[in-house]
This record gives sequence, C-alpha cells and structure tokens, in this order.
Amino acid sequence: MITFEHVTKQFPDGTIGVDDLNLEIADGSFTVFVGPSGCGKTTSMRMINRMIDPTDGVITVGGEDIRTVRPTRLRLGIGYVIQNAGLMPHRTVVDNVATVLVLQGTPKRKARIAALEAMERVGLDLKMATRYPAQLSGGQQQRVGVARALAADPPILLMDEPFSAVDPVVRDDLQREMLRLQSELKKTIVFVTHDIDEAVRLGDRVAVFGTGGVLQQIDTPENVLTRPANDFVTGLVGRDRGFRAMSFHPAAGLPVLDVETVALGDVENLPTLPAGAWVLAVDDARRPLGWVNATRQTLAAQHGAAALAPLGSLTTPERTLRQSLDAVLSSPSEQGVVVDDGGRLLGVVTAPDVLAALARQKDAAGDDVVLRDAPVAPADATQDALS
Ligand SMILES: Nc1ncnc2c1ncn2[C@@H]1O[C@H](COP(=O)(O)OP(=O)(O)OP(=O)(O)O)[C@@H](O)[C@H]1O
Repeated sequence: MITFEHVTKQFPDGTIGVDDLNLEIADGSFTVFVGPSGCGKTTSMRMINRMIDPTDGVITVGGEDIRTVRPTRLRLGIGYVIQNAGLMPHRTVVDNVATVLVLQGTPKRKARIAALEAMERVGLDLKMATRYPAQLSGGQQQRVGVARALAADPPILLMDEPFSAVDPVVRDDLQREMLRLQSELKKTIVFVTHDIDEAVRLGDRVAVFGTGGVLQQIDTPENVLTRPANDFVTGLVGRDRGFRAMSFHPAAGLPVLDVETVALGDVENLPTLPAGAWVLAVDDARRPLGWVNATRQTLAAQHGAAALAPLGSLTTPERTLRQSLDAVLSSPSEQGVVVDDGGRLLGVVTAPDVLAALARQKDAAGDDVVLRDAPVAPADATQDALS
C-alpha cells in the first residue's frame, strides 16, 4: 500500500505543485494520475520514490514513512519508466535492461540472463539484445524501458507518460501489452498521463488532478466517466464520455440477428440486389469475408474477395457495447458483424439495438447520467464516435 496523507509540495519559487493530497494506492492496483499539464501529476509520482520531497504531509510505502527510508533503498523496490524510455545510447539493449540489477550488485552474467527474461516478458525479440537503442523503433525503445524497470522485479512501478511519444497504433499495442503484463505480474502501478482515454483503458483507479495540484476525484474509470465529481472532471472527460462509458457495458443480451449470406463462389448467382440491400460473403467455414451490394455484385463475381466491401471491425457476444457500436459504425451495411471465438459468423447487431441495450443497462443501474448527456439517437452516437 502507498498512502499520501495531507501531502503538499511547494517549490522554492512559491509554486504549489501538489496541494493537500490524500490518497491510498492498494497493492496490486493500477492507478492512473490524469489531468492537464501542470496539475501536479508528475510531482505526486516523484514524491513516491523521493525524487522530490514534500514540504508537508506524510507518504508511506508498505507502512513505512518514506522519510525514514534512504532513497537508494526505497528505489530498489520501485521501477521507474519515463517518456522516450531514457535509455543509455552507448549501451546495448540487454545492458540497458540489466542496469538496475548491476547497480544492485548482481554479477553481470546473471544480470544479463534476468535482462533477457525481462525482454521476453515485454514481448521484445531477443535478437534486439545486442542492438543499441538508436537501432530500435520508438515503440521498441519504450518496451526496453518497461523491461528495464521490471528486470529487478520491484513490487512498485512508476510510469510517467511512458507512451506519449509514440504514434497511436504503437501506443495501442503498448497499452494492450501493459494490460497483459499487469494481469500476469500484479504490480502496484502508478501511471501518469494527460490522456483520459489512456487513463480509463489502463487504470482500475483513476485519480483526476486539477489546477493547483488539487485532487478532484479518485474512482473507478466507469465512475469517472459516468459520475464525474464536479465540472472540472466533466470538462476533462469531455462530451463523448457517454460513448467511452460504453466500454464498461457488456454486450451480453444484445440481439444477434440473422443476416443474408452468400458463399464467395456463388456471388454471381445472386439475384440482382435492390438498392440499399447488403449480403455478407462468407468462406466454407462461414467466416465472414466482406459485404456485397448492388454496385459490388458484378465486381465481386469477377474479382472475388478483393472486390468485397470491407467488414468493418468484428465483435463477439462476450465483448462490450462499445465494441458492438464500433462494429456497426465501421460496417458499410450499418450491421455490425458478430463472430464466435473461431471467427465464424454468428449474426449481426444494429445501432438501435445497441443503444436500447445501453439504455436498459443504465436504467437497471439507476443511472441516467450518460443518457442525459449523450442523447440516445443513433445519429448523435455516430457523430460522437467519429468526432
Ligand atoms: N522544480 C520546480 N520549480 C518550480 N515549479 C515547479 C517545479 N517542478 C514543477 N513545478 C510546477 O509545479 C506544478 C506541477 O508540475 P508537474 O510537473 O507535477 O505537473 P504535471 O501535471 O505532471 O504536468 P505535465 O503533464 O506538464 O508534466 C506546475 O505548475 C509546475 O510548473
């Protein structure tokens, strides 16, 4: 457990970085500090490993007041990952990852073996071990940074905007990897970001910081989205929070409707489709391949799968209403394709059904916040999702 009790940090020039922070971070939890620039997220995080000392209040780690623990000893149990990874350019990847272990006195060979294991854990190809950081992509460097923090197996991991400098696709990959890692490792993670989407995706607790280093709300991601504590949090999570909150609603119970299908080889035998009609082309195992409509019919008969309209994103009955709506919005037929775990077609879902299911679930929870602020008309949801 990490606790902050009435913690304030005033810098020598008078700036209040963090103002009377009270916070409990449970062992094994993933807590995200989120908020706009300059609101005290990094200062709060750096006080945990004593890179910054508070001017007032008490921080404990594992029940110990950290003022009584030498920073070097404290940091042995705390991994630290920063933006741009902060790797040493003249050391190979494996030696970068082994850094902390070597500093702790682990013999070099043993440290390298542990470093290779950490690289594997974060999904890095071991071929990269002998490269230098500049020979890696941004995303790979960031993985090296995470491997380095994990190599000595500290129970606590501090991560300061670790994925901000990479492009959205790589970032999505790194976030997914982080969730997988955490489900295996169960570290106590404190993660700083200014991106609310990243915060609600990764955190099991989200701490929203506001101007002047004042904590505005600490709660589950769903509650931050659906029950923002005040206008500041409402502003931060934005007007499309209703759409984001759909990530927390299961798609179970959503009607999966039958859809007209055609085997790819039989497209040419289809009767001419009326305008607006769509038929789903499937392979021999009933895996969906793409959509056919009147304008695609002849092309698809001549050129096969390449001429089909793309499926859009697929979903499964076990996923969430947000993924169901994504599937609907990304499908040219406005029918979201639902498959089983083997990728075989189960049917389709539609936008009105997704929104009705959301309304039912919100009613059952006795919570009208999302619906009040994110109208249930399909057109609005579409606009929100695309904006
Ligand atoms: N060494 C310092 N001296 C004076 N003021 C500082 C110092 N470090 C931080 N601050 C100020 O303290 C406040 C909180 O800074 P902090 O870096 O914790 O914010 P942040 O929320 O992490 O912002 P960002 O997302 O931009 O990193 C800011 O107003 C900042 O300018």
